[in-house]
Amino acid sequence: MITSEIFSPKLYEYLVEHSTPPASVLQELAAENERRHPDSVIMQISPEQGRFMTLLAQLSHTRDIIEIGTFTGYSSLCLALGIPDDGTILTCDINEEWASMARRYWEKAGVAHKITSRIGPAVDTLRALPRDPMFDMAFIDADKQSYIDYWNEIVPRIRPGGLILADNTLYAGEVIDPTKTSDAVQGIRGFNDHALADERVELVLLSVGDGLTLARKKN
Ligand SMILES: C[S@@+](CC[C@H](N)C(=O)[O-])C[C@H]1O[C@@H](n2cnc3c(N)ncnc32)[C@H](O)[C@@H]1O
Repeated sequence: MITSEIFSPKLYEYLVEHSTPPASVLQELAAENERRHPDSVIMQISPEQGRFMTLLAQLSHTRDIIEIGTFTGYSSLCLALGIPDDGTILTCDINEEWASMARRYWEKAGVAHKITSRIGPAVDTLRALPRDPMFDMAFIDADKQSYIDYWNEIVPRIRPGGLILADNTLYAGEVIDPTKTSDAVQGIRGFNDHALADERVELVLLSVGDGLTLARKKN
């Protein structure tokens, strides 16, 4: 989990302590990640971002979601807890081992019936879907170089009024540091400009987690 550099560690701690804590099943999932995937757990969204996404799904009456980047299922579980019992999430990843851990926790939380996991390059999964508005929400959180490709495939498939969330859009502050030139940060910079220029949406870049862009497709 990467969090915003805008907050001092103390203020961040306060912010987390003054948000409703994650459900116990999410805490268990996070603890297993800390134990089994200490080098990769940084990829999991933060607890307050998870709560924000659950609330956002509830507030927007979202039913059908596409997620790009499952990892071990923390963010999909947060979203699944915010949609109705007949809601759906299609979540994409290339790593079957991580997805199988995710499925275990979705079962435990009683939301597995809402979630379909698709293994393979997400851009192929997206292109294989009908180009019809079929989702109320998208969450983009995979390889940063491909964010523009994901965006271009997702926007036509979002219903009018639907939401697109993109994670890590401040990239630990590297977006404004010209000495940082990794493919990932360049991917994020390109994406931030691309999404802002897209007249089909209105958006805000929030200082939630590592930067979370929230876009709404116009009616
Ligand atoms: C930041 S993690 C996702 C974290 C997850 N949303 C969470 O909160 O736990 C990014 C994920 O994207 C996956 N990924 C990387 N490249 C991909 C690709 N081309 N297609 C689909 N998934 C990909 C990785 O395997 C990894 O699990």
